[in-house]
Amino acid sequence: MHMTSTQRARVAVAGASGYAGGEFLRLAANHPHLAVGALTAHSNAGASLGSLHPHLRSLADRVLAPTSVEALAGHDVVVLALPHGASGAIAAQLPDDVLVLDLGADHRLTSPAAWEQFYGSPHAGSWPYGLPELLHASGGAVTGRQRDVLHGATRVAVPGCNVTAVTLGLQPGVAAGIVEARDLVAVLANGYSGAGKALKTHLLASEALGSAAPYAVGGTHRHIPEIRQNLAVAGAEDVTLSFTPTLVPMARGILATATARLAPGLDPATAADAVRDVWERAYADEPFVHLLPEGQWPTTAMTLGANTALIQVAVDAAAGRVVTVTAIDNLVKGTAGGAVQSLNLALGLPETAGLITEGVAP
Ligand SMILES: NC(=O)C1=CN([C@@H]2O[C@H](COP(=O)(O)OP(=O)(O)OC[C@H]3O[C@@H](n4cnc5c(N)ncnc54)[C@H](OP(=O)(O)O)[C@@H]3O)[C@@H](O)[C@H]2O)C=CC1
Ligand SMILES: CC(=O)N[C@@H](CCC(=O)OP(=O)(O)O)C(=O)O
Repeated sequence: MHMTSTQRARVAVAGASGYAGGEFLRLAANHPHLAVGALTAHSNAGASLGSLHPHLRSLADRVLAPTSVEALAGHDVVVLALPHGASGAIAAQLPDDVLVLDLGADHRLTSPAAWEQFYGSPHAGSWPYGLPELLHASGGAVTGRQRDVLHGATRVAVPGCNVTAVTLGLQPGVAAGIVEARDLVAVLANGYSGAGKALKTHLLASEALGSAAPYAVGGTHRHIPEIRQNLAVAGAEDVTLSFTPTLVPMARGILATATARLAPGLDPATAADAVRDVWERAYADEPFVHLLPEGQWPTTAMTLGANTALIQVAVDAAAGRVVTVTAIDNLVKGTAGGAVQSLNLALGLPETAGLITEGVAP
């Protein structure tokens, strides 16, 4: 489907009762070219949207249907905001000309072996990857960006939220060949909404409030193969990444600190300007990814509610490493906002339609 400026695409959302589905609906309700159609859920089927997401006022009276191919039929766009493993079977039954965006992981990885290793189930296949800013590079030169692949796409695999933050932070240096992709370290502070709405025993408020807690430590997190895949597209021949997320007592947001060893031949004592120039050039024309002015460091609060990634970069000369810090709202640029951005590209709309760049402060 290619949209004219007065048309509205009808969008169905499966998993509307969850955090990701709810956030997509917040954006869709204010999107000039979308009309919200069927909404579905699993254990909450039969409930009104307003009983689950009271903040979504204009859709409060909508009733959630059980998730089925029949309920999702007859729409221009279908958004799948379902747990891992639940979207493959449904997506396979949707018509080829319907735009389907999968907010879960099922269609992100191109390698069946990597999928099976980290998810432990059969691979559903891979779709065009929904990170428009992903750099395509080889031999130290940028050859394109992922948005070129997304124009007119009818299937989009929306990236993981941690993946978005780490990829955006590191990829300029990888694409330019000025850092060693074989020596990457990322440590993240993560808001609790990233884990979804379903009750999990490690998320008891009494234990979460006032405490920071690492999880998926020791190279086990499912986002590691996805980051490796992205950095390979950005020109890395071999990626070694140590990745450690940490839950911190906030509802939303990711602050990803990712570091990389400077490539041999670059003098850490004098590399700062050249490094900054690489990050500046990578994002100079991006509407949603911004390198902050020198000396200003991103915080998660600056990105809340916005489809923005804020980045800063510095050289730790003594350690010989480039240090990047990236802040995003996990539910916006990390999920639903990124999905809308890809949806806009797929439908031939302005990439920025229905999205804001301003965060909420204080
Ligand atoms: N939260 C985040 O920041 C991000 C989430 N994602 C991905 O988005 C997807 C949704 O995540 P999120 O919204 O956080 O999770 P939630 O737990 O908040 O929501 C899950 C949704 O899926 C439905 N559901 C649960 N089990 C099944 C099932 N067996 N079959 C069909 N539907 C089911 C739920 O319905 P009901 O409530 O009625 O049971 C609910 O609507 C996941 O794949 C997640 O990894 C991606 C990036 C970031
Ligand atoms: C805090 C928290 O648990 N966050 C989730 C990120 C959710 C996400 O990005 O979803 P996908 O699993 O679909 O990629 C995690 O780290 O697994």
